[in-house]
Amino acid sequence: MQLIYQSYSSVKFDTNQILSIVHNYSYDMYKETADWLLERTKIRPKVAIICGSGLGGLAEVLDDKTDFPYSDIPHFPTSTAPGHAGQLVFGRLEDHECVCMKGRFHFYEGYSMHKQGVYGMQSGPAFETIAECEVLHRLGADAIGMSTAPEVVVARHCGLRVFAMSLITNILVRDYDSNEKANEEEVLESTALRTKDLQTFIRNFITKI
Ligand SMILES: O=P(O)(O)O[C@@H]1C[C@H](O)[C@@H](CO)O1
Ligand code: HPA
Repeated sequence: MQLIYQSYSSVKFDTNQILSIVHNYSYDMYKETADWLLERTKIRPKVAIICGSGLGGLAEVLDDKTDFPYSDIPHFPTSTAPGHAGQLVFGRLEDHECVCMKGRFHFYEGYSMHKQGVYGMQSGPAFETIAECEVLHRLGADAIGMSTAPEVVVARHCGLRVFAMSLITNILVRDYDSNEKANEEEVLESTALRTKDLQTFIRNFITKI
C-alpha cells in the first residue's frame, strides 16, 4: 500500500502542492520532464534498470540506444557518486523496450528515502484527536483512515492479491493552537475534485493487470 503524503501541517494543500512538498517537484515539472523525453525517443520502456557504481556498462548491451545526459533533461537531478556517469539510456534488450539509469541518487546526496507510506487505521466514526494523531505519527503512520485495513486483512487471509489506494483528502491537525479540524465536508470536496483522476487511474490500472 503506497501513500504519497508524508508530512503534516495545518495549511490546506492540493495534490500538486503535496507532491512538491514531498519531492520538491510539482506535477507540471514531472510532466515537463516526461514530455521532453517522450518527444526524443520512440522507446516506451516496460523495464527500468538502475545501474549502480561502475555498472553503467550494463546499458551498453542495449540495441538502438539513445543517451540523455541527466544535465540536459529538464528538472532531472545530477549524479555525483564516483562511477555514476549521469545518463539515461533508452533502448531494446532482447526486444524488450528498456531504460537504464547510468547513475543513481543516494540518500547521502540529499535525496529522500521514498519509503512506502504507512496507513494508520482508527475505528472512527469520530476523527482522531490531536493526541491520537500524535501517537499514530510517532508509531510511523503517514496517513490515517477508518477503513481499508480490515478488508486487506481478510482478503490476504483468503489468499487474494490486494492493491489498495487511498486518496489523501485532508491534512491531519497536530497543533493544539490550530483552528483547522478534519471534517466530512472537506473529505467529500477533495474526493469530488479527484473523481476523474481516480476513474482514469483505475481504468488504466485494470488494463494492466
Ligand atoms: O470508506 P472511507 O475510508 O473512504 O471513509 C472515510 C472514513 C469516514 O467514513 C469518512 C470520513 O469523512 O471517510
Ligand atoms: N481521519 C480518519 N479517516 C479519514 C480522514 C481523517 O482525517 N479523512 C478521511 N478519512
